[in-house]
Amino acid sequence: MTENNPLDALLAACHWIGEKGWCPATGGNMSVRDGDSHCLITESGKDKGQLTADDFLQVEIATNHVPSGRIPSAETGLHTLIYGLYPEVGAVLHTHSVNSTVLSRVEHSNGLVLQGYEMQKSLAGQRTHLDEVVIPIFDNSQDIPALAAEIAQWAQSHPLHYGFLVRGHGLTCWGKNVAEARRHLEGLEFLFQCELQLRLLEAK
Ligand SMILES: CSC[C@@H](O)[C@@H](O)C(=O)COP(=O)(O)O
Ligand SMILES: [Zn+2]
Repeated sequence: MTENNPLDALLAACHWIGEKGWCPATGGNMSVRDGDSHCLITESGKDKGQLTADDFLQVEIATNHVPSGRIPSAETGLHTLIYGLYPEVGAVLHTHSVNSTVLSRVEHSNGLVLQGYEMQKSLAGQRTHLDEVVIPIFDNSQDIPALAAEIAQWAQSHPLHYGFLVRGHGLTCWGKNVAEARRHLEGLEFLFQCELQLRLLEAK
């Protein structure tokens, strides 16, 4: 599906994310593809619930070059990684919800397994609650080029779907357009909340 104005759709998504409380205190960053070789990404340090079109900067996907010279998101390299790996991706959303932050620390392995939830079907291609959806977890790093290289290496043998977690940091998710990225974000956040509550109730 083509969105008439992807940036307008992304702005609406950012305001919705702000209302949800998933990007507190300027956390998070969002982007939309801008043709084959560029994306538009949030300027660093902005309140992601209060963005306007002027807060998005064009970045070259292959080089992370910013023609305007302004400072893009500190995590630009994770967005351009996803656009570079998957040409079908149209939008990337990175959020800092409490549930994604906590769950990525409680789960000590390198993957969060979601299984048994009807809402797994909010994720593109998922047809049954019986399948396992594995959301990879990468350890946090302040070195984004190194983290992007680690994720790229992982993706060579484990193609990424929907999103990944960075431990103690948050979720990065995506879709073929803003609407799908938004559905994946909402679906994953619902699943994270269920999983966290389940673990709390089942803990001895
Ligand atoms: C509020 S600190 C969070 C940042 O360190 C970072 O993780 C983040 O998501 C926002 O950085 P930004 O450079 O504004 O895109
Ligand atoms: Zn972040």
